[in-house]
Amino acid sequence: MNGSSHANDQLIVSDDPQHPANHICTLCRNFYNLGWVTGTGGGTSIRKGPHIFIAPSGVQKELMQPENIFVLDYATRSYLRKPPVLKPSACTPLFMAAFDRGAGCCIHTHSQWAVLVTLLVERDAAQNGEKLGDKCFEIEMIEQIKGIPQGRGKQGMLGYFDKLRVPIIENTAHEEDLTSSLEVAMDRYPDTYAVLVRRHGVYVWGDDVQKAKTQAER
Ligand SMILES: CSCCC(=O)C(=O)COP(=O)(O)O
Ligand SMILES: [Zn+2]
Repeated sequence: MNGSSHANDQLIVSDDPQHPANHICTLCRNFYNLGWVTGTGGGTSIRKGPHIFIAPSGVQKELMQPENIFVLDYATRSYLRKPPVLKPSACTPLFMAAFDRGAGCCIHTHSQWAVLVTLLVERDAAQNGEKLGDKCFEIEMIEQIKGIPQGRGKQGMLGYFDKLRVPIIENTAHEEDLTSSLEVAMDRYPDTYAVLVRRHGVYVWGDDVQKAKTQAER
């Protein structure tokens, strides 16, 4: 994807691979190779100080270049940098919900594992005659749990015998319409760092990029 030069390019030009504009492109390339952001689905957003860096909508996320990245001023919610032609990710209001709750990075994937989990929970609920309403994916006694923090503002990680609960929300026709149910789930489960979207994927966030990435990989 080629970008043209325009205002506020200094916000996205850096030799530092950890700069959010570079980092989002690298992460999305890696997520593509994991099968997490196939087609044009999924995306990643990073907060750095007063700025939110956001991938464009409807593009092959593995092909993005730093010049394709949008920059939003967190305080005013106005765009400081808008690449021409492109639109910001439809996930933007969902990413903002994570930033409003202290996240430094939010990752949305269409991981087939995440989708499968939501289908299994749906099937189990149907078999048991239970309503789907407030269903979570629950798991315990699995090593990977030890890499998930206890919760925001809490010290330490979950232990092997702890139960990890990941809320599941229902999918909507348009990504941005997920915002209110994502916010309800985030507030009902304040310790969670992820919300599954039934028949769609997952949102995972963390205090910083490294934590969001490793928590998404669990
Ligand atoms: C075929 S992808 C539909 C939208 C979606 O689920 C998604 O994650 C991608 O949104 P974006 O606007 O970032 O392309
Ligand atoms: Zn999606």
